[in-house]
Amino acid sequence: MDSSSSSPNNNNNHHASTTKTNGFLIHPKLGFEPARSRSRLAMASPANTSEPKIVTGTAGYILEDVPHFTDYIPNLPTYPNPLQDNPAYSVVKQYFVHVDDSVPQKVVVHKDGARGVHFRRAGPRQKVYFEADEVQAAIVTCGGLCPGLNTVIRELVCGLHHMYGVKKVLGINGGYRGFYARNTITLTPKSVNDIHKRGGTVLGTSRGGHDTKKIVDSIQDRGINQVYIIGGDGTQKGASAIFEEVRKRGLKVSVVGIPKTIDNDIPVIDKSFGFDTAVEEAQRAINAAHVEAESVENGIGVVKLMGRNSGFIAMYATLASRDVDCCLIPESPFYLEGPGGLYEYIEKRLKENGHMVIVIAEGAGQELVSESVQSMSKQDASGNKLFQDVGLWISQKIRDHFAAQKTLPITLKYIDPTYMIRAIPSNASDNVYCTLLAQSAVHGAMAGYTGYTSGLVNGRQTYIPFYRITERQNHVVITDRMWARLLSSTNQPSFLDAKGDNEEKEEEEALNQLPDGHCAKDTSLASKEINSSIYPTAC
Ligand SMILES: Nc1ncnc2c1ncn2[C@@H]1O[C@H](COP(=O)(O)OP(=O)(O)OP(=O)(O)O)[C@@H](O)[C@H]1O
Ligand SMILES: O=P(O)(O)OC[C@H]1O[C@](O)(CO)[C@@H](O)[C@@H]1O
Ligand SMILES: [Mg+2]
Repeated sequence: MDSSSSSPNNNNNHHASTTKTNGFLIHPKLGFEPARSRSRLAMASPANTSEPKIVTGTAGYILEDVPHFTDYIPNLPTYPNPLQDNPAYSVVKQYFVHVDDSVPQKVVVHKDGARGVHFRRAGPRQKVYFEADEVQAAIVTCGGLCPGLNTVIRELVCGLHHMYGVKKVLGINGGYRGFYARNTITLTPKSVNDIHKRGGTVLGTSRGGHDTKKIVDSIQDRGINQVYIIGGDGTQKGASAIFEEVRKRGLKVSVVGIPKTIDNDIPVIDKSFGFDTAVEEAQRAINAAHVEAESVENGIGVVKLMGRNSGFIAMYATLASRDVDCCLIPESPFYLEGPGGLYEYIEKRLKENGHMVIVIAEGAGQELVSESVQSMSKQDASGNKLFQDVGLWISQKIRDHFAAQKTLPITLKYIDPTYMIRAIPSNASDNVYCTLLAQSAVHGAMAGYTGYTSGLVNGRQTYIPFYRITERQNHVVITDRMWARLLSSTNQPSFLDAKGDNEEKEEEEALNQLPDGHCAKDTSLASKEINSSIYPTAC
């Protein structure tokens, strides 16, 4: 046993340069400690509350760091990372992540611009805070399904087992409420061996049922000391609440989030796992709609895709397909009647081309639907607003409009593949992505980090503090170049000049523009937009 260090940053292989370390300053406004003095401060004040850990450096460098056990538990022993004796890894040069490694949120910079926000780089550390026998890990999946859930579960189990010799891994059955209301499932490399070939989650999932105290009681009762929580924006809020309670109770329990959302609405990260698979699967529905539409006179194919508040699947599926004539998303309000409206555009496309395909995200045009259909304003068990079926609604409106007009008889086919695109297994690239996410999550927990979401930022695995993940949702920015690319690919109207409120919207967007053209509301999207290797449709 090596108990020589209680600092997460102690790394005998890679000494941080003194100048650089000294370059760290206490944040002038917030007064957070530099990373190196973290354990000392924690010992002096073990009950300090969980506040953002922000480290500043020269040239406008900011590290938004993640919590560590040593922030609130003094004198913890550390152990050499078993990976150093693992034949597979010991040949890798500089396998352990350098203590000062961080990943910039913004990769496009100006000569004199500030270096900006960074996140801690994920990966194995030389010292770990758990012995293999001591670990009792738990994995839970919450919220809607998403391709790749089983791959993440598999790789967490295998990563813990093969890299760190951890044998005790529990699956929590049926989402958050499973902690206190359901049985657990023992997970071994053997039992999870084939699960990545199946859609869904072998653990089951649910909405609602988050009771922080009961969950943390159950964590304590079961002796769980690493919790891996896979889920979307709601789930990450729940994970953050669990972390705060764990910290309040002074428990040595790593609380780790793994972002999952088919809607791609989680901010900061490049994209969520399963998103590429979903976009690919959506092509099948779009192709079918196109074949149906072009086979008849004035054929219209309507495809509804998922996307509650964010239209990413619809946007990328449209850009990938090139058969789509109109893409409607929640972020871009549209209207039906009059000049520049949808009916006028449909008529024009049918006269030019004889057929057309419309892709609509489930959250698009909800204000129009509620105007004509009595709104139910119901919520699901997690408090998410339940939407009317906009695909059915718009199909009927288009049919009614052209039937009343009598001049252009149309044939419309409506395809709703929404659940089909999220219930399938992940494709090859998502499988690799899930593997890296899971392994990064495990390395962080073993190294004593906690209260973080493991995520890809500009192509690098990072640890992101929960508050950055939960503070807002990621949306398509319609004043961004990606939406312009879509408009130029479909030739659809922008719907921007009809109602007075669009001018207001444009003004608001302009106010949110940072000097370098990134949107203050959505800097992650700006970084996505420039990271064209991740988004194959960028051109
Ligand atoms: N603010 C919150 N605080 C604590 N728990 C929450 C919060 N919001 C949601 N949860 C819990 O997180 C779980 C999942 O939330 P939700 O159903 O919104 O799905 P999600 O994680 O956002 O995934 P997706 O939207 O991709 O399906 C639920 O069990 C819910 O009770
Ligand atoms: O029917 P469920 O399971 O609530 O899921 C539907 C919702 O899940 C999501 O796919 C997010 O996971 C949304 O796009 C959609 O509104
Ligand atoms: Mg959600």
